Amino acid sequence: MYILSPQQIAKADKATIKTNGITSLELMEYAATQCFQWLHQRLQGQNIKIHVFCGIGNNGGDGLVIARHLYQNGYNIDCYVVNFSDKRTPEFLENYNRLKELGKWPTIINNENDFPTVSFDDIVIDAIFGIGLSRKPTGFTKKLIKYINSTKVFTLAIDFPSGLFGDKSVNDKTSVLKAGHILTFQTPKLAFLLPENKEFLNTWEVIDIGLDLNFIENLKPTINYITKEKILSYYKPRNKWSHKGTFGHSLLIGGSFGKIGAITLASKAALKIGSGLVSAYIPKCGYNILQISIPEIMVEVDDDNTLSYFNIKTKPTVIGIGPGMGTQEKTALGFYNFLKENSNPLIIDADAINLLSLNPKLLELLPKNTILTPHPKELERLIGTWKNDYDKLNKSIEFSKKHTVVLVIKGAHTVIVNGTNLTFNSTGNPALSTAGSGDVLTGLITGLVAQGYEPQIAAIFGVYLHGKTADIAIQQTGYETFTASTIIDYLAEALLDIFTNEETETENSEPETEN
Ligand SMILES: NC(=O)C1=CN([C@@H]2O[C@H](COP(=O)(O)OP(=O)(O)OC[C@H]3O[C@@H](n4cnc5c(N)ncnc54)[C@H](O)[C@@H]3O)[C@@H](O)[C@H]2O)[C@@H](O)CC1
Ligand SMILES: [K+]
Repeated sequence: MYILSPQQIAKADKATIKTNGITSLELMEYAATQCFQWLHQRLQGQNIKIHVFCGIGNNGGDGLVIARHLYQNGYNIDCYVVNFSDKRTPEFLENYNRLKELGKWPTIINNENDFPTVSFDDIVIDAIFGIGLSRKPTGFTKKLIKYINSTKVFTLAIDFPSGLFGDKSVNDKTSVLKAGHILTFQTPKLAFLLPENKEFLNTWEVIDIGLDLNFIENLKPTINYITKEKILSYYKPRNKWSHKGTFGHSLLIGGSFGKIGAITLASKAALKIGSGLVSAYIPKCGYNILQISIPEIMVEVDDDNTLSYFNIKTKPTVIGIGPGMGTQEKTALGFYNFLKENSNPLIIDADAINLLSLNPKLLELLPKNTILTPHPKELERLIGTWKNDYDKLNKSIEFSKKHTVVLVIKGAHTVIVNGTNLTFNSTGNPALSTAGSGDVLTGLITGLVAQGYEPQIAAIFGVYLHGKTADIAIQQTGYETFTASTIIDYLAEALLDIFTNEETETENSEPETEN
């Protein structure tokens, strides 16, 4: 599913109106009526006080439509126009008149004295600003937002939380209305996926308002939100005549004394996701541990108890390197020599990323489309600090383009950066914030590349499955008892889930923490 910018949405909006021969008023009516129905289905006519706060643009227009339907269905509503400007849009004005004609006059809020009393157990519909916000709310509008936030009332934001920007960071955090739930039109919004906005959002879902999909496709959007449908389209079915050689040979390199677990988890994940053969190259001290823990894999050892020589005999299809490897000087030197000799596709994680950050010249030795899987701290060491999440994405895009690498930036809504192409993950939850979770991800992506998935696809597929295991498992495990080994235990269910055809998830109900 594409993630569109406010400008792209405005274009798609115009195109849809033209192609479908409808008016913008009709489009607004359709979109806002779905929001009303969403609420109506849940409230079933209950007598709860509903405050509908409308701006003077088209987000306000949506609010007026919702207010009209609520009123006509007997709900206990009060509708307000937050009168911050006299530049009312035609759609706003038309819906203002329609509500008035029904005898329900909106209250005009011109200053603080006009604020209504909002109680904790009321409902607020936030239709003050949508994606048209161009500068931060000020004056009494900002005070109103602060007042609503202070009541801790449940707020249903229409399209976008008021005060949040569609394409830039918020500097004044007190000017954003905190949304309990967001009904957003047509596509998820980039702002919902950025950690810096986490305090303004709780849950959100996409309402399909029927914008012209062909037109959207032709815009060639570069930002995606992973859906199950898309993952299914990536899946490579297995051929009856295939044999283990068809599914590649993954080599996992890493481990150190006390950290053999990291490379064990990565190797097991590569095996379990279907790599035909899996080998591990580890320091001598890990030999027995690995052989006993995973009988299916082959083990080669370095002559030292710390990875130093990288005298690898295995001829793999792909190499995943870094988990538990350490950054000692002899490992750094061995890693440098390894990179000079290597011609296999690479997945680089953990300490291997740190070694690249310590000596950025090594980046020149990476094969094209190498995948790097940094968590935020490792990313910072790699690309430097960032001012905000937009800056972080831009710097990551520059880095990916400059070095022709795929970045998998781990965290809530892990994002896969391939040049200007960004893909945000839709699965996962805080259960994944557990030791070894990243090692398993490295193994999964390595095992997928071994089976012939293109690097970017393997990264997207691996990240999706990784998150999905946690989404399925927590019903049984809860967050706390879920460990990195649980990811591997639930891999089968996550994989099989791709083939079930329940509705594609466009709902994000579980804020994550970094893994
Ligand atoms: N694009 C679409 O597909 C559809 C959009 N609709 C609604 O239209 C919204 C966008 O509407 P608009 O573009 O009219 O904009 P908004 O209603 O989001 O913004 C309000 C208006 O206030 C002005 N403004 C911006 N920042 C301000 C500030 N700090 N202080 C005072 N005035 C400020 C802007 O110029 C804008 O016209 C969407 O969020 C959505 O709710 C829906 O009606 C359905 C269809
Ligand atoms: K809003």
